[in-house]
Amino acid sequence: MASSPITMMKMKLNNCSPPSTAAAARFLPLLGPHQIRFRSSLALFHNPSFPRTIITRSTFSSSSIITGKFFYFAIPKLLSCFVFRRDVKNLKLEDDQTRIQRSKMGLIDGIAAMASEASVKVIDGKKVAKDVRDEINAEITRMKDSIGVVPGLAVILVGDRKDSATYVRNKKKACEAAGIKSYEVCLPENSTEEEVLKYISDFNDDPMVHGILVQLPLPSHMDEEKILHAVCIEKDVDGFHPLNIGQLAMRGREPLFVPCTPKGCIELLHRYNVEIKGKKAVVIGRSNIVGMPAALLLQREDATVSIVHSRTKNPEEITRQADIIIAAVGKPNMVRGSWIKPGAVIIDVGINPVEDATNPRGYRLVGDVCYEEAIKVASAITPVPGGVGPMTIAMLLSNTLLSAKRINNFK
Ligand SMILES: Nc1nc(=O)c2c([nH]1)NC[C@@H]1CN(c3ccc(C(=O)N[C@@H](CCC(=O)O)C(=O)O)cc3)C=[N+]21
Repeated sequence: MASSPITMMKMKLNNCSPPSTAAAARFLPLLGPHQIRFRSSLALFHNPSFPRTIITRSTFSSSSIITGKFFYFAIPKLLSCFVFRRDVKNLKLEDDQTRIQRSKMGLIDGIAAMASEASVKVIDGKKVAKDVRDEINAEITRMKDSIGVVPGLAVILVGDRKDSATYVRNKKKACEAAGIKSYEVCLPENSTEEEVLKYISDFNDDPMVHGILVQLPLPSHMDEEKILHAVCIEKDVDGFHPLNIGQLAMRGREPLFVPCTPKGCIELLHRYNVEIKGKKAVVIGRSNIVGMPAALLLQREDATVSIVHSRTKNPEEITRQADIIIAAVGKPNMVRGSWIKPGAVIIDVGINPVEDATNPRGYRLVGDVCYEEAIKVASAITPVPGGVGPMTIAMLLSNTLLSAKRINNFK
């Protein structure tokens, strides 16, 4: 399939292309786009399994698909009813085996590549995060007015990683804006585990502090397991304590806190009315902080969940079956358009810096999903930046408020 003209067309020198496809794309001028479209349309007619009731509302002029001696006036009609069923308000996900099969055969790729990008819903994490923060703000005011308690969040940062320093700064700003008091400790890279444990122990005992976050990753000489275990579960607003994760994994149990990033992903799906129950979900990546808890959460929401990881044999094929994809691997643009079932909803957790000389910072951020390909196939997608990232911080504030309420028995 990699050599089909349709695929080559799709891969044409976009930002997601590895250098090898750039070489392949040199042959493209030999095949005009009209011929490519024509071929894919013909393939549709000649495929007996192609149902008549499909597909999207793209608009194509008939002239764009006239090629050679053939004139298929029926084609524009067919294409114009090609529906990915992307009802914006109530994103209904399709569960349609024939579609997957056609997608596998490469037939749908041609159409998907032509589908109008305007019909993809961009999930605005920044906006939703703002809404969530406003709600938290109101609750914090209510609590302060009623019982005089201000929620407090302690953040421990060890070492001088620039990205970590930025996240911590952003968290602090968000706390202040929401009316949460933040307590920050920055320790040098060469601090000892004991020093970190001492701070954790002090915060555990401090009644002003309702949440404790140890910024990850820790320097390599520290035992992450030991340190995360030291945070008392009642203040574990990151939800990384093994007891909280254990409760998350068990049926009929409730964790005190759910990890912020996965919680943010689910919150986005809820707020965009994406049905999860009964859907096929694929989580790409199995980290303790995102992939694994995200899979557990989706399962709690009654999705059927598969986890794709570095040792998965056929990640593309498995991912292509998903109605909902959560990508959390940390590999820029790893998920290509061909991995995505038409109409799928994509939550892209990756935040990867890639070199970009045109950007004043010298880099720009991209997700784990090749955005420009994905928007042609998916029904909804989170952008990077402005997708999951802001939700992570909003959920941290939400967990801190939850903790302060619980500790003070405030309803
Ligand atoms: N104990 C712990 N808890 C964490 O929650 C935690 C952590 N350690 N270590 C690092 C990761 C990463 N993380 C992010 C939070 C917000 C954005 C965020 O807001 N990103 C913006 C872009 C920011 C920019 O432009 O640089 C966005 O996606 O729009 C990103 C990443 C929390 N983490």
